[in-house]
Amino acid sequence: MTSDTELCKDRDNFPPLKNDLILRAARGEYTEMIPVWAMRQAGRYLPEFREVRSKHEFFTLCRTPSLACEVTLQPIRRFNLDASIIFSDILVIPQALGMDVEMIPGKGPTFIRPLEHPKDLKELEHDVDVDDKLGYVYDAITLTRHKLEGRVPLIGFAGGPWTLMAYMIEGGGSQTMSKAKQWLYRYEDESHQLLRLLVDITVKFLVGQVKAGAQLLQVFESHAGYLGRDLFNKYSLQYLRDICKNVKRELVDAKIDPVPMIVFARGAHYALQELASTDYDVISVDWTIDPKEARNKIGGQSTIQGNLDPCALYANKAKKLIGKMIAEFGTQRYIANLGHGIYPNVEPSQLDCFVECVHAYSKNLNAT
Ligand SMILES: Cc1c2[nH]c(c1CCC(=O)O)Cc1[nH]c(c(CCC(=O)O)c1C)Cc1[nH]c(c(CCC(=O)O)c1C)Cc1[nH]c(c(C)c1CCC(=O)O)C2
Repeated sequence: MTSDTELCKDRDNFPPLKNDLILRAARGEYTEMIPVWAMRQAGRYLPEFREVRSKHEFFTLCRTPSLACEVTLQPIRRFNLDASIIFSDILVIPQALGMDVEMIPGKGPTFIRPLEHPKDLKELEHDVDVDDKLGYVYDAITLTRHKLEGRVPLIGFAGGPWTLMAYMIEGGGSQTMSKAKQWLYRYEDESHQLLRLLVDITVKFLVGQVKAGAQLLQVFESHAGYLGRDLFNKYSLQYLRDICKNVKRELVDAKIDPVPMIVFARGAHYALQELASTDYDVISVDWTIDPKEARNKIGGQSTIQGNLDPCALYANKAKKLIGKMIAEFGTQRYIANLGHGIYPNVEPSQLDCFVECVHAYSKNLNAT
C-alpha cells in the first residue's frame, strides 16, 4: 500500500479516466447524456461532511490533503456525479497574501484585518511564492486524482479577482459591497493594482493545480452581479479574460495540454456575449438567467453550465423543473448544475434525484 504522503507527490501514475462526459461537453463534442455536478457538492448538507467538520476547523480541512481528499470524495461515493471538485476555498489566495481569515459558523468567512485604505496594500506580500504557500492544495489535488481511481475528472478552481478584492475589503459577506465599490469609484489606480496582483497569483495557482492533476478549472466571480455593465467591463471582464488566456498560454509553454476552463460570473446577465468572446470553454449561468436567452447570447461556440435554482431542489415537483431546464438548454454543449452552491438544508436524496433525472431525461431525449 502506498501512503497518502507518497501519493500526494506522485503526479506521473494517475489511474486512467473512465468517465469523460464533462470533458467532451466542455470541448463541444457529442455526449450521449448530459454531464452533471453541483457547486458545493462537498459540504454541510452531507452528514458525513458534518461529522468530519465537527472535528476540524474549516481551513484545517483545506490544508490537510488527506481530509480535503476525503470530503471531496464523499459526494462521489453517494451520487452518480460526472465531476468532482477539490475541497478548498477561494479565500486561500488572500491568506497566501498574508491576510488572516477565519470561518465562523453562522457568520461565514471573516477577515481579522480587512483592507481599509489603499495604503494597506503595502502590507500584502507582493512576492509570494504561490507554489510554496498553496502547495497543500496541489497535494490534495494529486492525492484525490489517485483516490478517485479515474471515476470522474477533478475540477480545480479559484475566485475571480473582483470577488477576492471585495472579500479583502469588506472583510466578509456584504449586502451592498459598498466598501469595495467605493474603491472602484474613488481609488481607480489602486483598485487596478490590486486586481492585477490577484490575476498574477491566480494564474500561477491555476497552472499549479493543472500540474498537480486538475482536469478542468473553474473561476468563481461570485460577486459580478454587484457591478453592472460598466464596472464589470472595467474591473472584472478584462481580468477574467487575462486569467484564461495566461493560464492556457503558460500550460502550452510548459508543454502541458491545456484543460477546459469554466467561468461563473454570477448575476452578469449583461456580460454573456462578452464572456462568450473570451477563451473560456464553458460559461456557467445562475438561475435568474433564462436558458433560451443564455443560448442566444452565448451562441454555439461555448458550452453552457447551469442553472437550476438551488431552492428548486426543495420542490415536490423538482423532476418537472429539471425536465423543463433540460428541454430548454438541449442535451449538447451543456453541463447541468445548480445556479449557485447547494444549500446546507437540502436532503442528500434531493441531489440524488437531480443527478438521476438529468441522466435519464437526457438519455431519453438523445434517443428520440
Ligand atoms: C464566495 C465563495 C467562497 N468560497 C467559494 C466561493 C465561490 C462560490 C460561491 O459563490 O459560493 C468556493 C468554494 N467553497 C467551497 C468549495 C468546495 C468545493 C465544492 O464546491 O464542493 C468551493 C468551490 C467549500 C466551502 N466553503 C465554505 C463551506 C461551508 C463552511 C463550513 O463548513 O463551515 C464549504 C463546504 C464556507 C464559505 N466560503 C465562502 C463562503 C461565502 C462560505 C459560506 C459561509 C457560510 O455559509 O457559512 C467563500
